[in-house]
Amino acid sequence: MAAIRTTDLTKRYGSHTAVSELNLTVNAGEVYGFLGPNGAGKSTTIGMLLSYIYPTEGTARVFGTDVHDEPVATKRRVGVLPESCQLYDRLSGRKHLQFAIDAMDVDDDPDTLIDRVGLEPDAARRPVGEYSTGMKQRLKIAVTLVGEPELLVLDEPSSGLDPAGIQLLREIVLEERDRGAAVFFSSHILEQVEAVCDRIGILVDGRLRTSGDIEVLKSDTGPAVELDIEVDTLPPELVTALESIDAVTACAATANGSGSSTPAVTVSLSTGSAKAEILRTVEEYATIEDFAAEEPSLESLFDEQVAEAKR
Ligand SMILES: Nc1ncnc2c1ncn2[C@@H]1O[C@H](COP(=O)(O)OP(=O)(O)OP(=O)(O)O)[C@@H](O)[C@H]1O
Repeated sequence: MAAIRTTDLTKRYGSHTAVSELNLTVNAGEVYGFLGPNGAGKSTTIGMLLSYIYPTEGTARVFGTDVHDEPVATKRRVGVLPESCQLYDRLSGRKHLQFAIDAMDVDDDPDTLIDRVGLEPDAARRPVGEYSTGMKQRLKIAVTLVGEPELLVLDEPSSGLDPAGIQLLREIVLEERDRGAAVFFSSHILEQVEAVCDRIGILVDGRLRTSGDIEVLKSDTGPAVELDIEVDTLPPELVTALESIDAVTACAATANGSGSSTPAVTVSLSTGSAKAEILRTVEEYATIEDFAAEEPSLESLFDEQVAEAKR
């Protein structure tokens, strides 16, 4: 059974459609990256998944149950890290955790959770009012993990974390996935999404523009590799030889490469494994002065989807 399944989920505010006919599925044991530019409708979607925003049309199901029919029962199965969440300055981190453990009526050990998110035991006993932004975020992550939720909904989870904290978050997300939890990971930071997510969806102006396996989506955006090779000379036979290689999908020669006075040849490949063969072939006809290889990135996929939506 899917951890999350939305069907034609729609939210309108007056004449403005914040989320439009959203159909997405997130399975147990996977990390789903939910991406979109500012104002795309990510928070509104999360609000509908967590039942604090009522959809105008469509349904949001968590583990098969409509979240608006049984909000309390579904919330028990979900750990939520909201973008903004209230902590109490006078309460220690440890007390926050104990409070969450008691509220959920589970027997988690607060010290294990404190250790897991890298908070010092002494710091965990100090009032949260004395915490840095990163320490607060670590505490919020610990609270999210209470009760081993079957679904984690993480909204900008790396907010305020330093590089070590980001690395730790990545490890925790992957551990949770390996434990069998589904993770819904909403973020603007594409590098972090790419590091942990199995599948992604890109939302623009309330519409899901694309959804699927990251590698498959990236390969759909263009050639597997584009090689830009600067050479000392550019005989026509070089281009003919390159075009005869199976993996070459396009080949263009320019007298002056990348703005310099050096001739260059740009070769698009259907597979990265042909790179060495291309370089060897070029060397039969010319001396390579410099070269660069460009592979499709999540950033180029994201930019393309946003640009297409705005056309
Ligand atoms: N309560 C509301 N009333 C009217 N419009 C709203 C309301 N909440 C959100 N919107 C609008 O709906 C759209 C989607 O907003 P939402 O906050 O879901 O986007 P987001 O993808 O989370 O953005 P960000 O990345 O900036 O947090 C925006 O145009 C926003 O102005």
